[in-house]
Amino acid sequence: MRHLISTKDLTDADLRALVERGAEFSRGSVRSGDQLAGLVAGIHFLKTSTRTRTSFSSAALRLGAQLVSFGPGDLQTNTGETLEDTAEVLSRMLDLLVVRTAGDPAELRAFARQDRMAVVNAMTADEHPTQAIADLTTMLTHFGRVEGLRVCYVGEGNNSAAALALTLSRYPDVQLELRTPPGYGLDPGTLRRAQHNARASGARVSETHSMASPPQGVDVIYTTRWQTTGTSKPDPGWRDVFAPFRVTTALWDRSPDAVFLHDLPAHRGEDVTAEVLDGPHSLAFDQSENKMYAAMAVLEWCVAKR
Ligand SMILES: NC(=O)NCCC[C@H](N)C(=O)O
Repeated sequence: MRHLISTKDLTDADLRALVERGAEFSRGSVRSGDQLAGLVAGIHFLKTSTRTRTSFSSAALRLGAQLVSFGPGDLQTNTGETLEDTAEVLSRMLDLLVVRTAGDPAELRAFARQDRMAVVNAMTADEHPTQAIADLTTMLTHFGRVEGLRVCYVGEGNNSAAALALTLSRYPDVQLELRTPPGYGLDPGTLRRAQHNARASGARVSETHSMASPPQGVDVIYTTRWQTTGTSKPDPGWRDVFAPFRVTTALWDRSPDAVFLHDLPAHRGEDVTAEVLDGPHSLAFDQSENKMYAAMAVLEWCVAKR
């Protein structure tokens, strides 16, 4: 049994194995069936979710597990029971727990203090590890490799951006260029860590706060919605700050072969134009389907005998 709380906890071999397994499920080259037969998975979400909650629920069911689902008002944590006590009790009854908390990564670590039930981070404020596994699965299935890809991430340096930077930076010759609005960049510690990873792997990670000279010759253009879960923007002029970071077809002039990725939900006309999201370059909905294949890979990995 092992937890997946942060991509930082994964070895390079673990990360590659999860992405490759996700791609195997995505291609249909491995059958889902009884990999989790006899196990019971819990799904506990304190925040809204369409893709992550459904992908893990469907993945667990497709692999033969039974499912118990808890909404934000269900557990006694609402009446003051500690997260540790809650996790200890659940661990006597469940084999896995997929959790989206209020955002603080310490809450996930509290759930993971017991060692009977595998805990999966379904998004915290700082990182969205299973999103990155789905993103890399999408790149691997489309390009046949992750190594050497040139990726431009445009938008707020949020949890999805952090997980993407922390994982892509571990693949040789990847070039990751982050274009984040001024004041809404990647957490500096996360950027330093991604650049540290990149030095070891031979990747390159850079961040700039301008779209003045658009990216050129990239393989992937990735964006995210402007309103990240659980955050607010104190600056009343924030929309003007974000406007140049909207993904439009103009970006394809300099990268005609690039594919478009989005962690979704999208807001057409805000973070991305309808022309791009619904156009021929877009893999955004394949990417959302890959969340289910990545979830299958993650659930299998969490309970694998070692
Ligand atoms: N794919 C997802 O999990 N989408 C929901 C969250 C998107 C974004 N990273 C957010 O924090 O709002």
